[in-house]
Amino acid sequence: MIIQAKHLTRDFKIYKARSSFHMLNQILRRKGEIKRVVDGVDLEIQEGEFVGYLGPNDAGKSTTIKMLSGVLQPTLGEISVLGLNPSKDRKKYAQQIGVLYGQRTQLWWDLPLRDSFDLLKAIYNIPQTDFTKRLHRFIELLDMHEFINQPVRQLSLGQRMKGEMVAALIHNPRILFLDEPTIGLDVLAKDRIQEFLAYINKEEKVTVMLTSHNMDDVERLCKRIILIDQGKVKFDGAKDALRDLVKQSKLLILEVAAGDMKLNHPLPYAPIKEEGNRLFFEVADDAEVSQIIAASAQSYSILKVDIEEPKIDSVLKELYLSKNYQAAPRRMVIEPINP
Ligand SMILES: Nc1ncnc2c1ncn2[C@@H]1O[C@H](COP(=O)(O)OP(=O)(O)OP(=O)(O)O)[C@@H](O)[C@H]1O
Repeated sequence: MIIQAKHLTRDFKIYKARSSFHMLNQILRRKGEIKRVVDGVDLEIQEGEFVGYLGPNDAGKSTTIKMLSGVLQPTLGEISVLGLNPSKDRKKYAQQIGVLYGQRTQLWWDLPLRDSFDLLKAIYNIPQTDFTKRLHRFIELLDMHEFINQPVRQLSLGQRMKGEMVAALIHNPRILFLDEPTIGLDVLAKDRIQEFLAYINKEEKVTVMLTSHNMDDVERLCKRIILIDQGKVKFDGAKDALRDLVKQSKLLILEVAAGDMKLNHPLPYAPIKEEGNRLFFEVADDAEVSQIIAASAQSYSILKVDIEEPKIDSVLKELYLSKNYQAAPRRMVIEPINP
């Protein structure tokens, strides 16, 4: 087990006064209310996993990541990451983890991007040959040649995020914590960064824990989802098991021989649409899939069968709105990422 947290809990004092004068008064008199933002979270993450830590706004995701990365101390509970206590063994811990907060920078604003990496080399004490090899590989993978010598303040958001990614990984950490790494990026930059993350997880075996509202990231990268709401874990399991929590239809797509479409055979099941020689059906379960395929095969030569699962964002939308997590398993057997 590479990451373990038991009953992880964090309280904040919040001040709810209507005017700044009253707020100051509350602060001086220490009269804020206690809000439990993370409430008894248990986590067990194995080496090599790529875990999506998801939940609506205000669920407590960033606060959890901050506790796991050693920035915040828990109010209650225990954390062991790589056998270390993040808030106690800070120096040793920092060598082993990488952190990326999409809304903050860890680069030196006025220096050329390359200089930030040189500074990190000195901070982490990275041997020159490892550093050079690693930096070259990252520059290639993220296509950073054009802007590596530009001051960070002049970089576009997409360029800077690539720089942040390298800064988080240059010291070869075993774990990477990501908080909204693709926020505000265009489709190309997002794609490049997702590809890069898949690479470092698969090839370098870096364990990744990601929070993101960008469901593209989740669909593409995460096999396991941990879902929290109001500070509590509501689901922990495979992404496909999360889809099963809501009764949303799948889409069955049958591609049939082009000539057959012209015959316009009556079907016992009505497709929801037809596109060229493709027929689209909404299906509730596997039994219905078999029935429709069998019935269609009577009239058409079926060339190809595709099934589209419900999209994770529509699954999450339904769960966040209904708050109906009762059927959700808390923990499941997790498949290894790279069997
Ligand atoms: N330093 C702090 N002091 C007081 N309250 C805080 C502090 N940090 C976070 N909070 C509160 O904790 C709650 C959870 O915040 P957190 O950033 O963990 O949520 P989140 O799930 O990451 O949300 P989002 O998806 O909107 O980023 C919020 O109500 C926030 O105001």
